[in-house]
Amino acid sequence: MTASRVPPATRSSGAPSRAPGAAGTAPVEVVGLRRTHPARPRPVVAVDGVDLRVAAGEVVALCGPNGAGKTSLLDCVSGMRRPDGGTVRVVGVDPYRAGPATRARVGVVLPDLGLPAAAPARAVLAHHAAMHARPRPVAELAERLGVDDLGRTAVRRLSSGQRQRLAVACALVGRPEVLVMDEPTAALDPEGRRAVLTLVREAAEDGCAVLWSSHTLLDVERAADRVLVLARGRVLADGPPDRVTGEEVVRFEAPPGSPLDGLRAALGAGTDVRETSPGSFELRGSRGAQELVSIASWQAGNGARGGITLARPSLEELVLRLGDEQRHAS
Ligand SMILES: Nc1ncnc2c1ncn2[C@@H]1O[C@H](COP(=O)(O)OP(=O)(O)OP(=O)(O)O)[C@@H](O)[C@H]1O
Repeated sequence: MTASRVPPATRSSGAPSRAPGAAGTAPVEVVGLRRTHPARPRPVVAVDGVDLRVAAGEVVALCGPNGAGKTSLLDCVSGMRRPDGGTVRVVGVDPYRAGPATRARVGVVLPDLGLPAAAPARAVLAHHAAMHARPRPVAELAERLGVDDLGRTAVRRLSSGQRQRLAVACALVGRPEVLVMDEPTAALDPEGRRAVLTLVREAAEDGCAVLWSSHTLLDVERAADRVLVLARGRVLADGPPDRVTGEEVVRFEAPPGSPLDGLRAALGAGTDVRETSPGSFELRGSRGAQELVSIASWQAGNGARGGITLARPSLEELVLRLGDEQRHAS
């Protein structure tokens, strides 16, 4: 994966440093979380036993196909919904029962954004700032998110991307210890996405624990320290963006239908080699030089001239595959 990361973070002025990954209880601790929607004809298990921990200073992205359970999970972590099972602790407190003092320590961006439609944008941001003891300078944040010249415009007159920028500004203005965001960049142009991701990385540098969902996998590869891939309410993969997709794949060409017995014998028992489409072959798992030589001589023996490529599946390929499996399982 070659995506470049967003620029290195700069520490916000005046904020006390919270050491990334400090030992002890993490700002976000989720154990065995279960959330069922009482839908008809039968209830839907949207989150099915998820364990999750986000350390101070860590940016964790949630990915997965539509209906995987990301929003249901984030609703529980943000305190909007009560889980049916398991425990959620955010800054050590059950977020569903948290009082205003705890809620002020958590920045939240949810899909409906919850912004007052008639209020001017600047007033909304100033109101959020006034709820915090040590807010970030409103003008600087508004300028960085490109909402500074929209100050007198009512929220309902903002475009969806402008509203999303404003919602992110409101979530960040109180220097949160935890940031929970459901698809915060979905409506943003490339400049807006970059601004949000840079601010998110800065917040993490300052010790904020970030949990965020996205379908924009390029953003995830750029900004996340860790990715959780969900499907059917379960975590199916968890790791750094460039490792989470699992094993390396060797792809090579040969005439369609070339017999694989000889190659399987050369590669050893249990080797997962197959023809994925006519003339295209795939071998899963990390390979040593000797195995690549075996493939090359098998190709030569079958009159093939194509090369051999080594690749790790992309995050996009993984999410596509899981979406496919999720549809077939339902
Ligand atoms: N209010 C609800 N009532 C009934 N079922 C629901 C409700 N909300 C979500 N679900 C179901 O729960 C499952 C998980 O939905 P959820 O919105 O959490 O997924 P998601 O990963 O956020 O999807 P998307 O990527 O489309 O936003 C889906 O099967 C969905 O149909």
